[in-house]
Amino acid sequence: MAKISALKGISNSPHPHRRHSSHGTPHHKRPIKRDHAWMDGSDDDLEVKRSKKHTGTPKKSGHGADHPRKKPRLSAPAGSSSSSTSKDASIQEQRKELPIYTGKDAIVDIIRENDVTVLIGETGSGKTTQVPQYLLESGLAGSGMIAVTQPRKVAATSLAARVATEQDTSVGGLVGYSVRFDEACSPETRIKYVTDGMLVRELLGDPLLSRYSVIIVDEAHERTLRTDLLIANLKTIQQVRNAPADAKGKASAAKLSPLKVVIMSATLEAEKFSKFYNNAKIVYVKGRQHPVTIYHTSQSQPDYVDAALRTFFQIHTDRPQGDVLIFLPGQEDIESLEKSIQLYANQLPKDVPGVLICPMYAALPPSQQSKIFSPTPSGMRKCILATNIAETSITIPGIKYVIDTGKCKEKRYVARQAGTGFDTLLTRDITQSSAVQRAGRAGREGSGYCFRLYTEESFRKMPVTAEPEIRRCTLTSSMLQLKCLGQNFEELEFMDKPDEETVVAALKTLFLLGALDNHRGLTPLGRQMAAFPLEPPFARALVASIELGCTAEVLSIISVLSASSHLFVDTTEARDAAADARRKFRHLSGDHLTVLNVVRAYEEVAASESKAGRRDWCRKMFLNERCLAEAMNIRAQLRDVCTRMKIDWRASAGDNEGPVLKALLQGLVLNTAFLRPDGSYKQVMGPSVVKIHPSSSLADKKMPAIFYDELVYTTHVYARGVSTVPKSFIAEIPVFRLRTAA
Ligand SMILES: Nc1ncnc2c1ncn2[C@@H]1O[C@H](COP(=O)(O)OP(=O)(O)OP(=O)(O)O)[C@@H](O)[C@H]1O
Repeated sequence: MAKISALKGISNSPHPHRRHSSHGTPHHKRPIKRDHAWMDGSDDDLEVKRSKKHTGTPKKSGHGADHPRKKPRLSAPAGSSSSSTSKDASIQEQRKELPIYTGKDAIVDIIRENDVTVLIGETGSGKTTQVPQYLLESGLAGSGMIAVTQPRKVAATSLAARVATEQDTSVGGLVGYSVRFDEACSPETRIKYVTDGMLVRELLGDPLLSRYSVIIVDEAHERTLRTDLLIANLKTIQQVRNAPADAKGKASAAKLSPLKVVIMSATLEAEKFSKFYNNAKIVYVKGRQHPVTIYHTSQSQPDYVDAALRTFFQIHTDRPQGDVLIFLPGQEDIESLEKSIQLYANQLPKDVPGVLICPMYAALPPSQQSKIFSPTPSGMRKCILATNIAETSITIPGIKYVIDTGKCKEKRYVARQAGTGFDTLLTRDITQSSAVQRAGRAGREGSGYCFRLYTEESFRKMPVTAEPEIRRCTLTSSMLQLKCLGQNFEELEFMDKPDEETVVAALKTLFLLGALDNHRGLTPLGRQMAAFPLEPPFARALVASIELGCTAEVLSIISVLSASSHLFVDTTEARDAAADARRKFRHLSGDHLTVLNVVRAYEEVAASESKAGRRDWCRKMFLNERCLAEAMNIRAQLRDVCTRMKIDWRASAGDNEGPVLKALLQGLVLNTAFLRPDGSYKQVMGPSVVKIHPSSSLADKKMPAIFYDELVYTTHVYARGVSTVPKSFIAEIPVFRLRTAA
């Protein structure tokens, strides 16, 4: 049993203001004891137990355990082009050292002989980067493209950068990527890393995916909703494209080549996938390149943020060079830990290396996310604080140590009543698959270590894989996409069937938004909505804005609402100052037009100020610049879609707020509530009694009618992002008239 030595000065007591899982409660910062004394921490040890070597046979390739880092840092940030030195034979040598290399010919042969292949290989064996290149180099893809799907954007972009380097080309040439709101592809592109959602979207324009000869579904164990949609569709596409010549019909007329499908993962229920694809061939790739030693704590660590803090400094003070990757459930914990680490790092003695902290979560703009890939300055140790977006597929150069809190956030559908349920993010324990993937991030360039902040017994008790998203999330958006493909959710063959209740809820929502008629058929409005990469309510609002002549305003508002973090910074330390700043933007009608005021002010500042000036302004105004930057990016993409659809995105209602509120209301019609005599609000389309969230500018107001962006579920059901409208606006909406008539 190994025991990590005491970490001086870091208390073992739970964080003074430990945050509880909040599902959207206002951000709560943890005050840091600034006068915290350095003291002997011998009683504060986090004892970790060396449990087992990671499975697999470490290859004695000279990159083993205690060798100093030998390899050059290779990965280029997403979107950058490879350098000419990449022709460097060392990269080709590294490719040959990967465990998968010895099986190269056999893998190509198996894929050639089978329509569907399920390929299982340990993390780091080389599946994601090598298999597409083998297929391309062998000529198996013919003149078609090879798509490799990823559940997350950052994996798709960074893999494209790596494989482009290996192919000695620029990203967007032979090797490209396509993710929501960003693409680097050209007519030369033959290998395309793509998020599963983008490939589902491609189905809308090309239902047989005719440009592709191979589709590789990577990290299939995650069972995202999009991956499941794809898996179901690939089966039907193969029935057309791979049918015998005389039965091919339409596809044969178009002379489409057969489609090869490869399902890949390190941790997959291989038999289940194989069975779904009529007993598809399963191939196992043995071995990993570098060993990862895994430790578990001897006791559970309820305060996982504090445990992560202590473990990090134990590594930092006691262990040799190598960067650290810490997995946390969400942005809130990341920001809290970032502050704590910074505080203690500032107090380190001079002879201890400095700490460079890099946060990594979905809401960060891509430019900030790609910072994790840049080389660590000499004399420093990089500490990456990440959510599970860094869990699969990516290689972060320099990472030798992983700290796994064992927690993640999971989207889950909270069913209240058909048509009024909503997805909420809950913090929960991870699965064994996730734990294996997280540990795998440590053994990419050399041997590594993974410190699990949970016991070995907890690991054994974890479910092997997560419940598929199709069984736990809202289906509205996917159902709309399927309708555009002429498919019915209810009739499609899925690996796991969705709950009937969730299907009914999605049908009802789409009907109330006007996307479906009362025979469940797609309406022209529904088709128009599906063209926008937006949640259906926001797509509906955007379509409404075209008629109401306020597309410019609605685009600005929904771009902020589609960003992955909140616009306003909540701070307990300077609550009054934050409230004062917010008051400057306040619009009487509530939060939506307040958001618009912020965007307009930000645009003015952006036009005259430098990047630093902009940041400064955001800080003074207690605004989240990351949210605004992401929103501007989203808005630019949406404007492009409008231009392609010949929609005038400049159309503005000027100072007339009525049309803007009416357009938003069309999209958020299910999210409306009327004031009751007792001061509470009752949903118009559902049974819930809701309160206005304290973060809203209408929090202390009593308005006859409101609409809101979402419900959050804490001690009460809170409506967040609230505006008030005259009751007559609601009564004017056709679906509401229909309902009252009924
Ligand atoms: N961006 C990169 N920079 C440096 N090395 C890389 C990069 N991407 C991949 N590699 C090297 O290639 C190896 C194989 O990576 P690859 O993603 O193909 O493995 P994998 O089997 O798909 O693993 P996983 O299941 O974790 O995605 C890594 O372990 C690493 O050594």
